[in-house]
Amino acid sequence: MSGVNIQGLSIRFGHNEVIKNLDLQVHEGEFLVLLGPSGCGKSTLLHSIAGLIDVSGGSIHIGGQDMTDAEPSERGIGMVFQSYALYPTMTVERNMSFGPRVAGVPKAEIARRVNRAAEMLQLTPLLNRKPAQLSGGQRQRVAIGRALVREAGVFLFDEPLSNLDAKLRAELRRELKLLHQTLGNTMVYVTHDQVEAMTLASRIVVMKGGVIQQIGTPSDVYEQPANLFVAGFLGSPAINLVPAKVGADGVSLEGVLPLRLAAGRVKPGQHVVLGVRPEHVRLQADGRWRATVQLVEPMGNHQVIWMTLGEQGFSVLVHDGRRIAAGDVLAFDIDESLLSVFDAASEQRLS
Ligand SMILES: Nc1ncnc2c1ncn2[C@@H]1O[C@H](COP(=O)(O)OP(=O)(O)OP(=O)(O)O)[C@@H](O)[C@H]1O
Repeated sequence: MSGVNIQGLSIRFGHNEVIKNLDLQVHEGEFLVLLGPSGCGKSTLLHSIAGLIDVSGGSIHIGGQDMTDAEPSERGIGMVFQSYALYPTMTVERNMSFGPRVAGVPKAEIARRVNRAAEMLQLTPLLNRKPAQLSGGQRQRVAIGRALVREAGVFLFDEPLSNLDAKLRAELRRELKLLHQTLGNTMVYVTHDQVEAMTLASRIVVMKGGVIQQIGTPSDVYEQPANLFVAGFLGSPAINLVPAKVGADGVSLEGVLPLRLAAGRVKPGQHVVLGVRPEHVRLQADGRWRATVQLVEPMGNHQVIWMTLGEQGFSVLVHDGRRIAAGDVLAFDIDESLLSVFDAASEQRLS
């Protein structure tokens, strides 16, 4: 098994610098998820680890060895792509054993690896089928199996579930997590799906414009977002972002949510943005604020209440079945200790 150490990585396509002086340490055995919006450079970063694109600067070490300029086949990695690209004329067994056969691995060893991977991925009864005789989920399992039989130290996944329907996605997501628990290999996984990131990751790397915004456990990035971008990217419904100004005393806030912060957190006159997660808002009769309900979205086991607070939209997650309707005026309160406070100018979190 091995970790990956990336130092000062830069990748350019023409004049477009897609990865900018990036440092990243993937720990041995962790499930690291690269998360970010379309075009932020996640796949480019993953492909550079795989050796599928040349880097413009910096270094990539895998398992302690400098692999910056090594061929993909020399890097000790297995890769699973979004489109599974199986060989249509080969059986599942032949598809899975293709890589080791080409590499000249002895037959008995190939059989051992294929049977082990098939067992883990519930593919044993399907080994003699052709890809056309499989469902989308089964095909993606074969693609994962094909990577597993390489018995690589590091597995790289590029949005492997995004072609599947929602139910299959959730099912395969759990299988991948179990697989990681069983194998304990280093895994690097690209997605723009925050649910996949939150549920699978040991640590999440949030990226924007080729730059890492934050690295942390799922609860770190959700509860302590480093900046406004990370705060807004994670969470559904999204975090409420409410502007406010710090009063002359340095603790009281002026705006639609007047409240007091712990001393020393902000400066008099500073413009800030408050981040309030919808699940941290409490509806209670003696709440300090009032807002009018605009829309109610029932979600089965909870409801999302959309309110207007001054000019500002504001969402609240309610876990009980109380009846709420558009036009109701609700009183609510917020626990200040659960607030995130950002500087409005730099957009960075204020500790
Ligand atoms: N081979 C290439 N030649 C030129 N530009 C490229 C190439 N590959 C990627 N890019 C550009 O690099 C940027 C990052 O692309 P990348 O595919 O890494 O983003 P991503 O975060 O994985 O997005 P997505 O989720 O849409 O796949 C994009 O602006 C893209 O257009």
